Amino acid sequence: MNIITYSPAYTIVPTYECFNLCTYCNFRTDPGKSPWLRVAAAANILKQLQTQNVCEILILSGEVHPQSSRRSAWFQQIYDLCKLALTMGFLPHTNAGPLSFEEMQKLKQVNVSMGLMLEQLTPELLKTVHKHAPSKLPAIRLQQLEWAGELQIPFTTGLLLGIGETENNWWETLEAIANFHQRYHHIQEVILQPHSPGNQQSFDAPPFDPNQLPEVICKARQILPSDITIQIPPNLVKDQQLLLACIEAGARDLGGIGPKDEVNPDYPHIQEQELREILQPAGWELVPRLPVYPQFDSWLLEELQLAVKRWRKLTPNPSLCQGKGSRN
Ligand SMILES: O=c1nc2n(C[C@H](O)[C@H](O)[C@H](O)CO)c3cc(O)ccc3cc-2c(=O)[nH]1
Ligand SMILES: C[C@H]1O[C@@H](n2cnc3c(N)ncnc32)[C@H](O)[C@@H]1O
Ligand code: MET
Ligand code: SF4
Repeated sequence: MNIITYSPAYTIVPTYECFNLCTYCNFRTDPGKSPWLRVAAAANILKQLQTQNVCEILILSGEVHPQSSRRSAWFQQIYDLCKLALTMGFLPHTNAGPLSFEEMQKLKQVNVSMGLMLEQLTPELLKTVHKHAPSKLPAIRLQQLEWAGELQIPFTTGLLLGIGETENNWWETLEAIANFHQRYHHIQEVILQPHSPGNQQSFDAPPFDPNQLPEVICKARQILPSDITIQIPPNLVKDQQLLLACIEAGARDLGGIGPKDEVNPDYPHIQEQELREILQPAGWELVPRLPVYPQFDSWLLEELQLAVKRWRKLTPNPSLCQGKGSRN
């Protein structure tokens, strides 16, 4: 049977506050306007998850300005939450926006993988959706890909589709990812994320036309090296036939699935059983995976390798354990 993977995940949000104002965002609040998640409160949440088949803790955060006096407390908070999740038996994956080299180096010690979307590399968007979002400077995002490679951090990146870019911009952004991967071999997956309007955003544009997705996936499959998996979010690709068309086109992973999509709260995740029922008649088996792909296990620090080994024993799946079969 052909395999489609997903990661049983729960999202922890250190803070919704963000100094950027991406106009498509439905996540952020203004700086100082929402309390940070306390480690004790996170411990209570995680305790309840210990019996619920959750492996990945996705740490997804709004950002404090790199030059702000609150930056180090913000960073420490994220580090502490990762450490807590790890200690409680989960595998953390952090996406907290651009980090300094030293911050990345520290988070490598408490994450099995990390991520940052490139969105789109075209500078044109700095005049529109990213006009007040300094973190979305293409050069800053590319630098993160390079540092993740230098530090041997298994990395997730991707494109946000339908925010005012051109088709050529898609191929340019995908080619940039392919180039970094050829240098460092560190990209585990690329998310092709259709812009999906929510009720908080100010960007007044239609959703990305889902019928275009299979074509983008197909071309992405040609541009990206074959050891990078293409991920699509099933809650943003509503139509069942379209989801299958995306898979036929080359998508092989459905990302982190949990009780709430914090980025797109207006689009509830389709739960595992329902996904299984869509996929199985078409010949696809839905299989859970860890937030780190097997070919990267040896890059992890010893403590993390041990945690990963425990999970691989718990979910024995020969095709995934050997690092093959999850992406063909
Ligand atoms: O539920 C979501 N998970 C998101 N994830 C989670 C992701 O699916 C998993 O954490 C990875 O596949 C690792 O297992 C992201 C991870 C990244 O590194 C970068 C961007 C995203 C975006 C989302 C998202 O919009 N919604
Ligand atoms: C965490 C990631 O979520 C994506 N993201 C942010 N806002 C939206 C939206 N309205 N629709 C789809 N994806 C979004 C961005 O690509 C960001 O980097
Ligand atoms: C909702 S976005 C969360 C991650 C980070 N702020 C980014 O945009 O990259
Ligand atoms: S998308 Fe990320 S960087 Fe942009 S405003 Fe939202 S939380 Fe901040």
